[in-house]
Amino acid sequence: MKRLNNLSLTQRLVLIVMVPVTCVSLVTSALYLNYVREPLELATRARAQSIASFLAPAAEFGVFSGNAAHLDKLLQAAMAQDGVVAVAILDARGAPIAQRGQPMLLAHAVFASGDGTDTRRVGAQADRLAVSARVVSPRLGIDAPAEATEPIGWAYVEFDASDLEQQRATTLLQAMLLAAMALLLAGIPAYRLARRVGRLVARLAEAVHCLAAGQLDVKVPEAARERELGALERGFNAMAHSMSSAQQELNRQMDRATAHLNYLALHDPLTGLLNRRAFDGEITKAVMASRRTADHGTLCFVDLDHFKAINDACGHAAGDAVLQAVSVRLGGCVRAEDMIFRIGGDEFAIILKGCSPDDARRIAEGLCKAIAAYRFTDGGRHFDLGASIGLARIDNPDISADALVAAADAACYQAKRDGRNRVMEV
Ligand SMILES: Nc1nc2c(ncn2[C@@H]2O[C@H](COP(=O)(O)OP(=O)(O)OP(=O)(O)O)[C@@H](O)[C@H]2O)c(=O)[nH]1
Repeated sequence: MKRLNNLSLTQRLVLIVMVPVTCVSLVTSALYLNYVREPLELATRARAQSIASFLAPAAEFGVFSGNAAHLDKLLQAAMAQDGVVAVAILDARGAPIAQRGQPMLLAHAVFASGDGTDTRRVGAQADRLAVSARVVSPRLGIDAPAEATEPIGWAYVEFDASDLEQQRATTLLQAMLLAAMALLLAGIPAYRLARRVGRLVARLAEAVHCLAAGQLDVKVPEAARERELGALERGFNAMAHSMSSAQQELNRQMDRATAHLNYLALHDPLTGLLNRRAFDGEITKAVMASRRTADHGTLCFVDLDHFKAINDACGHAAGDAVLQAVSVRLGGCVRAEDMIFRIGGDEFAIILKGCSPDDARRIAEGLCKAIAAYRFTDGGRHFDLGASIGLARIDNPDISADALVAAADAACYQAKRDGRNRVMEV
């Protein structure tokens, strides 16, 4: 049972077909064998019986009188018959009175009286058939029924049955050939179909493993000749393709979502400028770059003057609009390689890369003027804005990013204390 459970799908399918086919072939062969053999045997036995039946009445007188010479003549005549290999006349107990040839079955013969038959088969070896017929007393008359009398002897005939055996062997061979043909006719297509089904299932199982492992571009070859198996292959490929497309779309959406998250993580949603987090990273990079190369620059801190007044007078939304407008103006005053950050409520930072102190000062002055030139109007009220700007050079190899930021902040604070709307440099 355990072995059966270990069989592959192909082996099981072949077994399911071959076991019933083998059984049916064997039964059919046996029936065929019986059907052909029976008449042959009956015909041979009938012939032997006719010789014994002919011999028995002819031997009545010889047995009754004990005339061995007469009996021997009869046996000689019987031996001349085609197929007869041994004959004998026996007394009532089965002891031979006269015999010709070498009877091989005589020792096994049973001679019982009163069985109601004149002749009967008494035994058989591979190539011999033996029959006997009762010899009755001639004094009882011709019309007396043979069954009613006790035999006085037996006419015994052994017949050559090798032809019968030959016929049997031929018939057996034919039956086996028929069975083998049936097995081949059923077995070969069954095996080929089972192998195709087994291979397809194995290919599908392997492909499913690939899918499970995340390899979604897997495909099985569409080679099946059977409609259902072909549909299975096409169906699997369509499913794998759908999964692959869905996965690609999901990846695209994930990439977009990740990019958006990254953007949100590093940008200020109000102005679209880089935020404080981005500033922390970029200022560290700028300090490192200035240490590695001679790419010095300037950190510029911008703090709006009197911004709170707009907020208080016109509301938060108006303050937001001002912050957006200031952001645009800042962008218009710096170079493409410079980076602008909104690092607090009304505080901005600008990293001026690869910039000489003079250029940095000029740019900062430009920023100051641009913001001072901006006038916010709301409901007939006008608000002037300004900016206090602190500058710190990024060229000191020993200074840390935090110290640099503190220096720029201090310069900005100094600009505030000195009257606002001005640029201060550390
Ligand atoms: N509308 C708006 N206001 C903000 C935002 N973030 C901070 N603020 C406000 O900005 C103001 C900043 O305060 P301060 O810098 O002291 O105001 P200020 O009038 O510029 O003061 P000085 O710098 O001393 O001139 C506060 O009133 C904050 O509530 C924002 O996102 N939108």
